[in-house]
Amino acid sequence: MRATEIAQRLSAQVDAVVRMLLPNGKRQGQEWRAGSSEGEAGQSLGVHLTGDKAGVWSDFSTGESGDLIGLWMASRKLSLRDACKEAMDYLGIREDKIDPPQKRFQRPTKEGVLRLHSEHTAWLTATRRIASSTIDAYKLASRDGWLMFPYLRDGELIAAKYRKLPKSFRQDPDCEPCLFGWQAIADDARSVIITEGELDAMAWHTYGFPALSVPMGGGGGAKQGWIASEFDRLAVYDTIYLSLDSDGPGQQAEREIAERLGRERCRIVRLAHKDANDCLMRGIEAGDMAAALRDARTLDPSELKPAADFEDAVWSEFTRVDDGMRLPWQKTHNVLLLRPGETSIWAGVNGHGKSAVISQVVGDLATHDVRCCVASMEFRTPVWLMRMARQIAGTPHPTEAYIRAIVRALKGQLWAFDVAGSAKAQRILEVFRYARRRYAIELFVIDNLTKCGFDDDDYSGQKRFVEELSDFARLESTHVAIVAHMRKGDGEDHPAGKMAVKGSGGITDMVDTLIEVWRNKPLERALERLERDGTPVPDRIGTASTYLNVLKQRATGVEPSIALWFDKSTTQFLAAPDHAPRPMVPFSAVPATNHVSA
Ligand SMILES: Nc1ncnc2c1ncn2[C@@H]1O[C@H](COP(=O)(O)OP(=O)(O)OP(=O)(O)O)[C@@H](O)[C@H]1O
Repeated sequence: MRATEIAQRLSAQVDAVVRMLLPNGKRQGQEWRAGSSEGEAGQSLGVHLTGDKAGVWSDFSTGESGDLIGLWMASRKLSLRDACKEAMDYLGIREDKIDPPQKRFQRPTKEGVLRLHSEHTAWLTATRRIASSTIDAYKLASRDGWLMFPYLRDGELIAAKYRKLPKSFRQDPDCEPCLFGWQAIADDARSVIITEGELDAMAWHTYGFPALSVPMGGGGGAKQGWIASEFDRLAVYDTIYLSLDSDGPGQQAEREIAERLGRERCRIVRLAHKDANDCLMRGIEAGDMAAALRDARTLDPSELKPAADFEDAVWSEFTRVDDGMRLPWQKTHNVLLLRPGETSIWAGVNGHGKSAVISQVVGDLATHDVRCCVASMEFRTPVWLMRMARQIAGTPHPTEAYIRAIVRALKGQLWAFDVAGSAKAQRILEVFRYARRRYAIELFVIDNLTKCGFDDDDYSGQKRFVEELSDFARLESTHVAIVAHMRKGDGEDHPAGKMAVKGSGGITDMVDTLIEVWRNKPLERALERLERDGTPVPDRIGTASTYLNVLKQRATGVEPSIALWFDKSTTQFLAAPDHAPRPMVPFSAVPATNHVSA
């Protein structure tokens, strides 16, 4: 949460806060008076207790002033981040969080790191016009003839990039993607500038405005993977100035960073030249750079766009290839897609395999680099993960080593909303929003709708929730798949159809795709009879054991019935009666001695 928001919340209980922070102060009229931010008795420091200015303070003897978070920092001698943490605990504010996957990163060694070589200093100061004090602040060094940019956080060396003059680059492998320049940012800063390169960050610093740099330049997607690591650290800043290059990749990065860190606090900086170092080398004055910060604007709301911006998009609509996530079975690829921005319902009667089908879909996508997040209130997390791992293994008796390798392979691909039983709908949405922004999740699954804190007959609540999920999918350009129950109607021997989805009819109107999962019970009974009568059961039989009946697909209108064959030993659904289950994660993920045969 931003520091200013926390300060505003504190000001609603300013009396209690000042009594705690400045215990020896005294109320005088509309102010709390103390001797200093240390809290002793006296007169020089005053905090407004009422009105619009409640919480605003100033100390006449030192010239310091600010809001209640500033006072918290000053009186407790804390950094902005730590003061915000303490104040949030005090206010009982809990942030929406899912722990980041515990990836193991390498750290650079410090071996061979030397003071900056004179050749490097000369290049930085004479060619790039970077101030010596800036070079010191960012702690640049030399190593084996390379100029070293240390990525430091709280004094620790997290990563490093190197430049051989004039223009060769390398970096230490497998380090955490993080921002460059924390060493130059003051503990009490309330805003930061983010640039597209280390030298641009240092150019801003030379102008008098300390700045950070992204680690991998412009562009979207994996290039901005640092956001996951730095999300919490950046949460407290009121304003984040984005000073990226004015080219295509720079603007793509701007959009992605602003969307994920919060469009409302990100301001886009436009400079006279391509980037800050370019400005410095071409003699742009500090006053002009300050004006560029002053004039920086938030991105227009995503809803507001000039129609002319759509020129390319309109043409590409004419030639568009339908795009979306594909299901595990090739025969579905041209007829059914899970599209970003859309919502699907997977409905069926109890026990007809809804959870099993969606689990295979997620398992397949997650092992093909699609980031998924599952809220399964049907089972505890280890249980649904175990069921999914069995499908991924595609073998009846996977070894422990193989199952462990599968779960490890899901790192960075699959997240669990870890609540069994019932979860509150609003909490699910909050966590989904967070997960979308932080981890760029592409597929969210809710299994199932009735376990989202509604009474059985609260159809309007369920409808509202589905509407909110559809809005979320559309605005965040992600897909939400919802598992829902169906009424049996007159038995379960026939598919129940669109009208049988439990809840208000509005639910199916709202979603883009509706799929009924129907298990062929009559066939199962026929097979049981054959077995009982001693008649040999044919190995492979032509009638499918499960059908995915697409009852609605808004994007194309195509509504196929997809036949699947359930393999009991692996719980995989197969596309044809003569198909064999197959592993989704290769056995090569496991050391050779642990391989099992399929
Ligand atoms: N065609 C099939 N033939 C035999 N067993 C199946 C078939 N489809 C699913 N199953 C099995 O039936 C059981 C129930 O499946 P699942 O839990 O996925 O159903 P569901 O529709 O989600 O049920 P519920 O509505 O109770 O949550 C599982 O053990 C699953 O492996």
